[in-house]
Amino acid sequence: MSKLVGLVGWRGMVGSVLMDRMTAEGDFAHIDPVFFSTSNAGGAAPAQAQSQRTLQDANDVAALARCDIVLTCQGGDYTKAVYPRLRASGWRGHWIDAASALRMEPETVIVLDPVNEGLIRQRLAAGGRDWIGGNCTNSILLMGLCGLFRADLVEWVSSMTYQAASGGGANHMRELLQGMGVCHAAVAADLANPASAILDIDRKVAQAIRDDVPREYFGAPLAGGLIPWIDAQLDNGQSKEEWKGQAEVNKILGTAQTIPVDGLCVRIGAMRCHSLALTLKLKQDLPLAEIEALIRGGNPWVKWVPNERPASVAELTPAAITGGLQVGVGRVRKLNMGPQYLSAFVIGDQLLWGAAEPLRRMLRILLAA
Ligand SMILES: NC(=O)C1=CN([C@@H]2O[C@H](COP(=O)(O)OP(=O)(O)OC[C@H]3O[C@@H](n4cnc5c(N)ncnc54)[C@H](OP(=O)(O)O)[C@@H]3O)[C@@H](O)[C@H]2O)C=CC1
Ligand SMILES: N[C@@H](CC(=O)OP(=O)(O)O)C(=O)O
Repeated sequence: MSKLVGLVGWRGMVGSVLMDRMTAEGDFAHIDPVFFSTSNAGGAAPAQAQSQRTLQDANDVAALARCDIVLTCQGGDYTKAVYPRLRASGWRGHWIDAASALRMEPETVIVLDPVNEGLIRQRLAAGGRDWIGGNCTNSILLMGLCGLFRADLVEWVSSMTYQAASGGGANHMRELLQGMGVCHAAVAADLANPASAILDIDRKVAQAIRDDVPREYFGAPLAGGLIPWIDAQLDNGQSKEEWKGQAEVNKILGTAQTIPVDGLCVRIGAMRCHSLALTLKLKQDLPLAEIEALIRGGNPWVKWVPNERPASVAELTPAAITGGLQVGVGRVRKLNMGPQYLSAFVIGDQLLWGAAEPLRRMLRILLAA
């Protein structure tokens, strides 16, 4: 008999990407899904429903407890409100979660199976029941460069990020596009006239960015600019997003000795691709050909891009990467700082490997166990 899998948050942005991937990979043939809602219990479940065709109440612990597995993309507030009550009720099923709320709890694994399948299986054999998706930036970093980490070559990483609007959510993506429209509208007539002065155009756009570009969700104008802070401020001067780098990368890898990971996280006007410009200090001076072979061999989703201008501008961009599972890795070269210092640029779709895909794959691991 198919396992009952409770799906919470399935119609949100991350949840919709998950549903698409589950449909594409035929996952629904292996489960009996139970669809939950925080807003429409009793309503009609989506077409993938099988034995249970109405939406269940996502806050009803007894209904959740009937599931063998609960997979949630509903967010951290939901997790904090429901998970403790569900476990307190005696439920011993598997909990798979996109939210950060439980990531650093000692009994949870941050799941990214192409990178840490060994750790996942070890925990599973030991009775582990909590499987949490990683922060998008960290999952993309590790998907791109796990070959170097696996070879124990990385002494430290400095990570400067370029993070897409989707990391904030659907409303943030809308706000970015509205802002782009405001910038264009401010100078549409001037742009139509080839004789108009570019500095006049620039002045009008700068004023539109300062005064008219919406900032309700981002708190600052993003269209035509960037925002050099993501998430909450910590006492040590890091942003919470920056703090997650070292904490999560080391937990995902299960390192015995912490690999320092730090840098600045910046929001830019891309839609759903996160990029990272990395400086790595390697433990050894290896030839570039060996480094390339290790990176390429990291996992089947690495898209190696040679450090050449035409390939980099064509293939290492959000336009080339968005909507797909490949993680681009390029701009790899030795830096002036010394032969052990390496640059790399990594780019991935933050709703796929950054959010939905590791959860979907964890579900398949549990179904096969
Ligand atoms: N955004 C990201 O990049 C990442 C997000 N995450 C995690 O995933 C969680 C969910 O994120 P995200 O998918 O962006 O959140 P969304 O805001 O898109 O969806 C969350 C929930 O909001 C409810 N909702 C209310 N109005 C709507 C609407 N018009 N359309 C769709 N859903 C609606 C739905 O619940 P209901 O059906 O019950 O009403 C839905 O499940 C985050 O809180 C975070 O913890 C993790 C990694 C990356
Ligand atoms: N904070 C990330 C998105 C996200 O949801 O991260 P987390 O899953 O760690 O809360 C971003 O803004 O790009």
